[in-house]
Amino acid sequence: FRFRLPAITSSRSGNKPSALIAGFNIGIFPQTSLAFSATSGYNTIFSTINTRNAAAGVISATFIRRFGGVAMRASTSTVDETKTGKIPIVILGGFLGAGKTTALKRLLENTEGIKVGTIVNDVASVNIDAKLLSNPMNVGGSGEGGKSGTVGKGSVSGTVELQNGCACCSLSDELLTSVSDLMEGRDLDVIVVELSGVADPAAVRQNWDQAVSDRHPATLSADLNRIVTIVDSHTFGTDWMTWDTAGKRSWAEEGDECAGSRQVPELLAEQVEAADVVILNKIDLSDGEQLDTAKVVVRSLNKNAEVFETKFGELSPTQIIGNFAKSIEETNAGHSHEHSSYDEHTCSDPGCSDASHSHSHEHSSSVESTSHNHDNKSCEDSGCSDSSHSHNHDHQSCEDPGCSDSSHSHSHEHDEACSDPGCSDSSHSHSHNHDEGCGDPNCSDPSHSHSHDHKATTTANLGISNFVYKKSRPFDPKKLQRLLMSWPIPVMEELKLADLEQELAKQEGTKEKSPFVGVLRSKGFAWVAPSIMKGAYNDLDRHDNVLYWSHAGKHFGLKESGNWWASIGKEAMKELFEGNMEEYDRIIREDFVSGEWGDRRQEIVFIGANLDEKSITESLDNCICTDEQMAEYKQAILDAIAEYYESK
Ligand SMILES: Nc1nc2c(ncn2[C@@H]2O[C@H](COP(=O)(O)OP(=O)(O)OP(=O)(O)O)[C@@H](O)[C@H]2O)c(=O)[nH]1
Repeated sequence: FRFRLPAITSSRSGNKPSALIAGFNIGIFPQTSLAFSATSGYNTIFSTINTRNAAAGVISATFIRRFGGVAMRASTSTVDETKTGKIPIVILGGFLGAGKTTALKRLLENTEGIKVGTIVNDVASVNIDAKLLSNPMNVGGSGEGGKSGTVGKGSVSGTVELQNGCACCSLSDELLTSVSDLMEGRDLDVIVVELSGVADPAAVRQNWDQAVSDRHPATLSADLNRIVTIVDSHTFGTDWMTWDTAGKRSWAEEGDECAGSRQVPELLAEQVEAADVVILNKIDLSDGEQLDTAKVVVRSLNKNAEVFETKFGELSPTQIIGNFAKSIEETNAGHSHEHSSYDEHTCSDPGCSDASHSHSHEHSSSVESTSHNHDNKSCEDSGCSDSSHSHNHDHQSCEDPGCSDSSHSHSHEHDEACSDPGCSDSSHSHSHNHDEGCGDPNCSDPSHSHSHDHKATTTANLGISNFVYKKSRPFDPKKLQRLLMSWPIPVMEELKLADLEQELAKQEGTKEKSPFVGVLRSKGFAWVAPSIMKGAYNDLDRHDNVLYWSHAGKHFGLKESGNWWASIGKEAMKELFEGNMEEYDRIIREDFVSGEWGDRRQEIVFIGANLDEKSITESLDNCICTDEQMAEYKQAILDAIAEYYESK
């Protein structure tokens, strides 16, 4: 690490009087309908949706841009994920070349008769992936067995090619139409949408949720159930440290600003953060350190996702599409419990006595399941002696003195380390002091290994953690800029946790030590005060703008991302949230942090190694506006309101 100028990208629009007026309502200016009509002339509007896998689980809303300004409405965050009888849709995302098509091809070759409809999106004008997948010599081709006749009897049951290369951000209308087309006259078990490598799966989910609340016909018979992100574990560390934008790597068409402007580390982070399942692929190419780094960072970005390790996408269908596909249930109709016949070893009923299938539980390549099974996958049959799966107990260490199962620890030498898996207190160590990896099924601490294949690496000492910085006052732009300019940017070409650990140790106690040195990722919503309060060149429109703070690797971005809800006021919000008042209530309860300024706030998650929460918080607090600055800010708003009315 060296101190270098960070790559700060920021963007802001010019002064927009309509937006300016729309913002003057919270405790300062009593108006309701004015805000609404004024805002409808403004071209950036937003809605909210829960980010289910936000690293810290606390970022409550994501603001998404919508253009047009008139059809302003709130999206639902209450999509019922438990619906049955609908065709499940699985989104398959991941960076360029991570192995999406390879994994999809394997799925299409399934021997279980699972009928997979595929939708393929590529950014290039020639959709290579679609050609690969629909080539009968590659996979089964359309229909039973395909032309080659040697591959899976289920195989591809229809491929729809998305034409719009720039659909990388949202895939909205085209995806919906494609889903409808694909279902037309076909009896599918599952639809898999392979995104382009530069797509953000969370945006696809948000658009789908919007379509659900609009009751789009496609959403009445299909359900977006699962986001699977494939990560190239071999290149993850170098991609995390690259300066590249995605456009530099992809075949993005000229003028495809969407793909071109995405920063690779940020895209990687977003793809992992959005996932229900992360597949660490290409483990044949990764050395132990690369795989460990990818694992630790993935886990720190997304503590809820299932994580599998594999090569060439060698996974069972259930690992990719889940257990919900119709044919899987049908295949197992003879059993009273749900499991895939594809997987030789997936019966999870400890009491099942059906000799026709194996009872070794599904966990071949799962990072979690080899060591600490989530989702009730661990065997709970106390009499079971099958050593191929974990018998982890419920859970700290196993207390059965006779137990010889090495998949869980029997001697946690914790010394003073805290053994509470749910504990988020970063002031003390949570690292499990053992070489065999943590055997706690509930443990979400990525600072130690959960795999038993190899000795724990130095990562055990890194103490990856996260915390949320919250404040209900704006940053002073000049002070914030100074802080960002002093933010140390790693000069390493590849993220290696051992190097990071060394650097942290080296800096410990020195004057140069920056509290930000171990930060791997930070993201959230920022409120920055106007810097010019008076005159023709004022930037008072900042009063309304949400700034999305996103840092990953060497990149830092602070970008306008819609407006604060407070800029339109609660009455207008209620209209937008009609039919979804639960979400309205949540926003008011959680995000409206001050009576005077509404939801304007700082809410930024920091994720990293050996985070010094106190020092980071102090550094950020030093950038917050003082009482005098707040008085000036408030007066400037009041003056602008008065001026507006005088001009009427
Ligand atoms: N060594 C190795 N190569 C792999 C593995 N998985 C995929 N590949 C190769 O990596 C290259 C890219 O794989 P794809 O499946 O096309 O990757 P993709 O994510 O679909 O790529 P884009 O569609 O371009 O984003 C191909 O040459 C694959 O054969 C793996 O686990 N190990």
